[in-house]
Amino acid sequence: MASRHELGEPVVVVEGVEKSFGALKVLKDVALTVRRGETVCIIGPSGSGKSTLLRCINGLVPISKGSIKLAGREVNDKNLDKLSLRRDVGIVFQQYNLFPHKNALQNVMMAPIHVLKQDKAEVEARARKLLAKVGLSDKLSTYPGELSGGQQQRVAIARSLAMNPKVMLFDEVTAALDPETKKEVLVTIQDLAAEGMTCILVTHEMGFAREVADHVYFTDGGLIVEHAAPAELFGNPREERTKAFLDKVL
Ligand SMILES: Nc1ncnc2c1ncn2[C@@H]1O[C@H](COP(=O)(O)OP(=O)(O)OP(=O)(O)O)[C@@H](O)[C@H]1O
Repeated sequence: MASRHELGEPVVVVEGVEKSFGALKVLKDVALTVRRGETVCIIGPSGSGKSTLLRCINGLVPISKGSIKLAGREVNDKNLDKLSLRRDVGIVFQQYNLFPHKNALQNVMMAPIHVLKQDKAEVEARARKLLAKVGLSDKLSTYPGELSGGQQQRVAIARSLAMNPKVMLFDEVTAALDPETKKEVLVTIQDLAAEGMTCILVTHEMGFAREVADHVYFTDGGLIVEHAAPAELFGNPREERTKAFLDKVL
């Protein structure tokens, strides 16, 4: 998929990033660049620091050393307006975290109205379009408890898109889903990627990474062991650690 469309300027630039939780070094000298329109997948064994890296990129977790730039601005700059950072980076987790007492449409409308103070009629029109985009036009008035896991996850994606982010981060968003609903969510993300949304996914879905990603990073023990276009990384990995991991999961 690498030639799907032209890639633009760097949106996310991670350089020399280290992160420790107490004595535990979780990220060690991590570097990664994601350009506008690019889809990047991060794969690797459990505990290798993948989720931590995503949380550092959106400023949820402060880094111990190095630099993370988002659209040219340093994420860990104390003077950076956190609200504008939250706007620029959409993040979707394995747990959907929808508001249980709000229906699908209201869930998507909440942040633009209450955080961004946007006009309600315009927000609603956009929310309807976003729910249509994720295939949920018939579920606007449905509450999370009455939606399947895959449908809830798609509402969560629409809710993130409502903030009009520059990049979308997906943290193992299909890990809790059964194969059929997993597919619906992956197709939604694939459509977004094809439209040119910049996406970074932490995923155990090797088929998806191989088919949809422009670039794949393999992490192990807090290090980026190697990164390459998917055909190369999956077809001809250079490092023993990558080979051993792929032998186990493929
Ligand atoms: N807030 C925290 N406090 C202390 N340790 C943490 C914290 N968050 C993560 N860790 C530790 O950091 C390491 C990396 O965790 P992380 O969730 O980033 O790995 P991962 O590669 O995403 O794993 P998985 O694929 O299992 O989700 C783990 O050893 C984890 O226990």
